[in-house]
Amino acid sequence: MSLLKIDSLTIRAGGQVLVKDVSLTIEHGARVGLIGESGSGKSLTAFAVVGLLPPGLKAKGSILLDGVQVIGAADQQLRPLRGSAAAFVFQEPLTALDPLMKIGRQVAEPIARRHRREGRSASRQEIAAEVRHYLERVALPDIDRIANSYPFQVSGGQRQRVAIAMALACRPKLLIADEPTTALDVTTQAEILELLSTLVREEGMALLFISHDLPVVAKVVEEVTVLRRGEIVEQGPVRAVFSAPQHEYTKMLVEAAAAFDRALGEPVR
Ligand SMILES: Nc1ncnc2c1ncn2[C@@H]1O[C@H](COP(=O)(O)OP(=O)(O)OP(=O)(O)O)[C@@H](O)[C@H]1O
Repeated sequence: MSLLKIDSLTIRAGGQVLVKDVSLTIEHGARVGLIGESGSGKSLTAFAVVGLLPPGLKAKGSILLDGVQVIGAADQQLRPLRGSAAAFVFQEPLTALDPLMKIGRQVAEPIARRHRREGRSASRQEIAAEVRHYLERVALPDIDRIANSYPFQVSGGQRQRVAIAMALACRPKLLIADEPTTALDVTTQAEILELLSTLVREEGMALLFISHDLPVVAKVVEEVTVLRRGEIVEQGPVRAVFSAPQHEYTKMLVEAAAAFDRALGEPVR
């Protein structure tokens, strides 16, 4: 059984259709990209996967996440899926982090939640050891200082590493990364991409990587779905889509990325 199977997902706000007839499958351990310009419906599709659409929006179709039908399910039924079946990393790490809580305590929360979910009670020491493990896993330096810091006391790249550590601590089967590098400078962006790519492979998680940035997506995924104005315009293996785009919109994205690469290769005037 696929880890995630979205069939004919349509999302409406009143009479307005925001996402139309989207179908997408993610197998266990697969890395899939969802790309498209701003407002194309990427984030709404991702939120629908865990039943967290903003109030007033209605989803139709079918979303099977780890064998559970998400559409129409009660929140109570979906809560156990959040974190264990799918966990999120967002563009702006401060979204995930509480500004008033030290980082160590924040990472401890999903760990303690997971233990409760699994019906085990973990001691403080066990949890503290796990906090260290996950902070090490995301290659943070000086773990004691970072665990004892508030989010504003560490860099943007380090905050994103903390947010990734919190997602990992849930041990999700699917990691949904929504523009995880967009808010970062280019060097940090490359480091976070490398980290995500390594972690997903090593932990055996599946990845849904959302971005408007084609070259970024190409670095981390195997399959890609291209959305435009809420509809799929192209879908397939990342190499095939990028080397021979079929749809005008995808051709334009590929050409824009190629032009950017060429510009980078030219001397700065
Ligand atoms: N709560 C809401 N009510 C009405 N319309 C909404 C709501 N949330 C999002 N939309 C609209 O739905 C469309 C898709 O939004 P979505 O956030 O999924 O786009 P996106 O592709 O993720 O864009 P971005 O890259 O800018 O995050 C947009 O036109 C957006 O304005």
